Amino acid sequence: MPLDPEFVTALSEHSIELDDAVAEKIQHYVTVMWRWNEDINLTRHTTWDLFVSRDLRDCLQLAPLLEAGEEVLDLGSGNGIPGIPLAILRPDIEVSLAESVAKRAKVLSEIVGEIGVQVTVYGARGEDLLEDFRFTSVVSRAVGSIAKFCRWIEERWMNVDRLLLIKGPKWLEERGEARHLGVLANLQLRKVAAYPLGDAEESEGVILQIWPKESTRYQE
Ligand SMILES: C[S@@+](CC[C@H](N)C(=O)[O-])C[C@H]1O[C@@H](n2cnc3c(N)ncnc32)[C@H](O)[C@@H]1O
Repeated sequence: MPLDPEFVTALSEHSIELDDAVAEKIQHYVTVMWRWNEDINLTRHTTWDLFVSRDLRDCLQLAPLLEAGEEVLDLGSGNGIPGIPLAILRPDIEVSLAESVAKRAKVLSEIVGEIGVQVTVYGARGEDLLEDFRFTSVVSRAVGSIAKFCRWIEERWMNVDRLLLIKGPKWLEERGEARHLGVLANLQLRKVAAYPLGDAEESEGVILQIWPKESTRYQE
């Protein structure tokens, strides 16, 4: 499928370079996802510029943080961000999606089936899945506050090495709340990526890594 000129323009305006084969797969995902979006609410980012500047940018920041061979769960995948682009950008990792709304989970299965990416979709709450399945990284965007995630994972760290949360500028408030509630007491939190969101307020997007204090895995 040739690349849509508007997608190519958006990539170039946001200084993003992708292999043609990767760009084609991403375009396939987005066009299929937008088609479903006409029937079921999945995204408000319905232009190439919004997709590239908001969604793809986050996925491109997340992708290099993962190690080859990781088993990754995208908790609260919704429209497939970040899990589906991640699976396209990093075919050397195993990606699963958890989506608690059954209708959306079914659509996610249809999307990954149609575009032919190797991704497992669970129609379930992510924190419930973590009782039975193990993942090296749980990644997520726009699902819950830092405190909410800490509580969801509190009793399940034996099945997760780390959380990687994509956050906007409110992350500092969220960290304050999580500290206040004491849910970070046994955890380490590090900002592992920071990047301009390109908006008028010149705000910053970040990726936060959270993992148990007792684990030496991510020490510098
Ligand atoms: C605002 S959307 C975000 C979608 C996508 N991650 C993004 O960044 O565009 C949040 C999605 O997470 C789902 N969700 C919320 N809590 C969840 C949980 N505990 N486990 C799985 N899915 C959850 C919701 O049903 C919804 O589809």
